[in-house]
Amino acid sequence: MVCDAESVVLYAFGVAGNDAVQQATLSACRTLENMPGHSSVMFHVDVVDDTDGDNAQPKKYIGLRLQDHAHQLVLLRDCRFEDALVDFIAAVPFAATILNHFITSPYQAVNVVDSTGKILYISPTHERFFGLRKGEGYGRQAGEVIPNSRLDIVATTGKAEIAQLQDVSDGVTRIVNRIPVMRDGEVVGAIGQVLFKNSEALTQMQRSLARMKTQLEQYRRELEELRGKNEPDKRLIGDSAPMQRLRREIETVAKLDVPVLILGESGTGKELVARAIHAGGDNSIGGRPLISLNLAALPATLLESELFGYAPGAFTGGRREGQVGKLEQAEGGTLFLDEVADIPMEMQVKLLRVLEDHMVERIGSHIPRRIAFRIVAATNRDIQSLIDAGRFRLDLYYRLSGVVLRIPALEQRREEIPAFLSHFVRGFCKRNAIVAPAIASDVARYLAQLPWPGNVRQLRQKVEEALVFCDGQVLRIEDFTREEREQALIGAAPNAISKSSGRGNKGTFGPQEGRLSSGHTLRLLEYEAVQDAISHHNGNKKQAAESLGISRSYLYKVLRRDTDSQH
Ligand SMILES: Nc1ncnc2c1ncn2[C@@H]1O[C@H](COP(=O)(O)OP(=O)(O)OP(=O)(O)O)[C@@H](O)[C@H]1O
Repeated sequence: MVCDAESVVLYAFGVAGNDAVQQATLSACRTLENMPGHSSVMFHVDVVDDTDGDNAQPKKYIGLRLQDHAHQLVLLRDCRFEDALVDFIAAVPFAATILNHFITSPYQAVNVVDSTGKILYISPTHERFFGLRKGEGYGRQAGEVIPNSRLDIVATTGKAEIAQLQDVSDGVTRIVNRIPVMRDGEVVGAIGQVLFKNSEALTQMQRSLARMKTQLEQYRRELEELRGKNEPDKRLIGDSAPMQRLRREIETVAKLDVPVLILGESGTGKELVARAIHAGGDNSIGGRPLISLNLAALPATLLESELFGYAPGAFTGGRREGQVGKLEQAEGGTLFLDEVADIPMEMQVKLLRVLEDHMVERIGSHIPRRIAFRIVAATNRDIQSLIDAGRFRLDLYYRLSGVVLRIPALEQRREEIPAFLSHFVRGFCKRNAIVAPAIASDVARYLAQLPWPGNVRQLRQKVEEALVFCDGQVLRIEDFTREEREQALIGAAPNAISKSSGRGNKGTFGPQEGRLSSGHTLRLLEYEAVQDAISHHNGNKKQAAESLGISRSYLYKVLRRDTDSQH
């Protein structure tokens, strides 16, 4: 084939299509004529433009040549900023074959969506798998074409999801990667890769990990229950006006058959509220179960078997005798769904359905059973914004939120801190069979002025830690500041550290006691500035970060750093 100007249509993107470019492209095409094989070829062109004078530098373009029997279409792109791709194409004569392999490999399917989740491309392997004609899926929403697709979510959040298990069709589970595509700091789309290889090993691993997580959760709860048995007061502590109102609400809803959604920051006591609702319900059914399931961090397929259970032989790698799901375990009692906002999108429909008709069918059994249970759910996430972002179904929210109970953050009920202090001191000492120390009169005031981003949980940890190091007679402010003082000592005199070493061994700090290292002081100042800004903006962290001229993620880092250092 003769390659002349008439047979080549040149499209140049971001390239001045002048003569020099045209000539260089044509000569590249002529060279390519001699290459056997593919009808489409990628190549790179270096063009020296004479009109740029003596100092003209060659400009690099990337070219894609597509041809049929009569025409050639050459797409050119200025690729100054795409050096890795140019280098790859320049160095590897069969670069196009490699790219082609990635797209057409029978072992993996590739899908590409734009930032709105609309399909731009589905590889032939995947088209065949779904019985689609070539190009049939293009321009449609990913979820319409690919069951359980989360590519639209990844294209919205910009968060990659690697090595996830996905139900690609009935009973077929595959390993998928979903990767956002960024350009100039913006998410412009997402790529999905589905591995058409045996995913059983990974499924089994995830399954046993999930079982271990569930067991761990169960032991944690049993431990808390055992602790609770020894605690003088098992009820919710706190008598501030918002807590009194919350108690009245709990009493009312406990007797009603309505789903309850508990909202509140982490550590505010949502699980305790769920227990109180359960305990305050109809007592005629003795020993009603309270079954809890944490919905965060479990992929949809595993969550489904946790919730619904499975019949014997339903999975390779599953228990031979099958498994009773949490829904059945909760029969006659309460199912507490913790972190409910984290439930994967594809499980939301299944949960919705079971909340509507209470019919439960174990995976692989096809025999539905009606199960009576009450549902209590909780989250510390901003569920409204998840609904707005299309990540939480509105119909499921309505199903879960017959009544919404809000637990205020500890900072909004600081007056309860003295009650919490003596409650946690009593509980800790009783559990550990030690005599409770007196509490110095200024301790409660000291604790009440500290920030508590981790809420009551953080306060409890702080009190219990201080008890470990107190002298056994009196609990003092110094028992709460041990770590800061040690850090100050490390900063001031590295060789002169004399660590306190537990109950009965206090007062080992030297003359530098109370001095802070400059790094530590700076961190404290930074932390205080962040706290001030947050309270100045009524808890709005976005506005607080803007007013300080820092990013929101840095603001969280400062807050976390403090929480971490307190733990
Ligand atoms: N009002 C309260 N009275 C007594 N203890 C409380 C109260 N609120 C919280 N706690 C204690 O604080 C800790 C955290 O409580 P809980 O686990 O209920 O918080 P949560 O809101 O469910 O947290 P997360 O959102 O992180 O799961 C527990 O040890 C609990 O006993």
